[in-house]
Amino acid sequence: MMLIIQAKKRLAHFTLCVNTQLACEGVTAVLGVSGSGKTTLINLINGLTKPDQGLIQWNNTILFDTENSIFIPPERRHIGTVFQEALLFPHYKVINNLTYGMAPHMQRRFDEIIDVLNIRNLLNRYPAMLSGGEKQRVSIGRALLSGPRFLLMDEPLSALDMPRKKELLTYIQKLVQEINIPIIYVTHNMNEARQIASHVLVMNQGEIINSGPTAQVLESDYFKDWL
Ligand SMILES: Nc1ncnc2c1ncn2[C@@H]1O[C@H](COP(=O)(O)OP(=O)(O)OP(=O)(O)O)[C@@H](O)[C@H]1O
Repeated sequence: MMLIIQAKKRLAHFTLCVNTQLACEGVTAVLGVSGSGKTTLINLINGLTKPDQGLIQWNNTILFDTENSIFIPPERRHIGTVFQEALLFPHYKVINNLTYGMAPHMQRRFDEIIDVLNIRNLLNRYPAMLSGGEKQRVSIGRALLSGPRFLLMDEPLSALDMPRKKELLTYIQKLVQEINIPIIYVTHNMNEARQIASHVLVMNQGEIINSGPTAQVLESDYFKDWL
């Protein structure tokens, strides 16, 4: 599985310029300080932001290509995104939030997914009756049930307290082992990246300044003063 991202995007005083190919096996962490362009990169991949110029391709499927005027809209990219805060429909019970955008072929995996995420006991509750960690687990379930090619997670732990961060990270690790889906995981936390990712891509001022196997990248001089 291969994600090609060649993209330029100018946003007022910030320019993102990346040219990379991600093998997308297991979890790839996108690591960088605040303002380095991580969310901008994620939004170029899922189509919420349109590059000024470039090519975004998943295996043989072209999602964006300026040369051939191709722009597949977000809803047709089949990419699941989990945001910093869970965005659930407040007037729907968990079960209806989960089935709202469910792909027909994912129906048979419903039980497996809710068991991995341990949300079976929440199905009849409304989002207001859930903790932050539970809401994020439901968001992940909803994203998976839409039948995505891969998952983008944009700092999914950031709204949680420390014990819940640890708990959700454990669920995400379980997901990686039990549900075979590539994940691109944005974080500014080295330890999270170390714990969860097999590969890391480092962003700084809108550019990818390093990428490779996690241990190798995190040992580089760039991270010396992050500890
Ligand atoms: N719509 C926009 N218009 C103008 N500038 C923007 C816009 N969106 C983001 N930026 C700027 O682009 C830069 C990168 O933002 P981005 O959100 O991608 O960074 P980030 O690495 O995800 O940061 P954080 O970790 O704080 O979420 C920032 O300087 C931000 O102010």
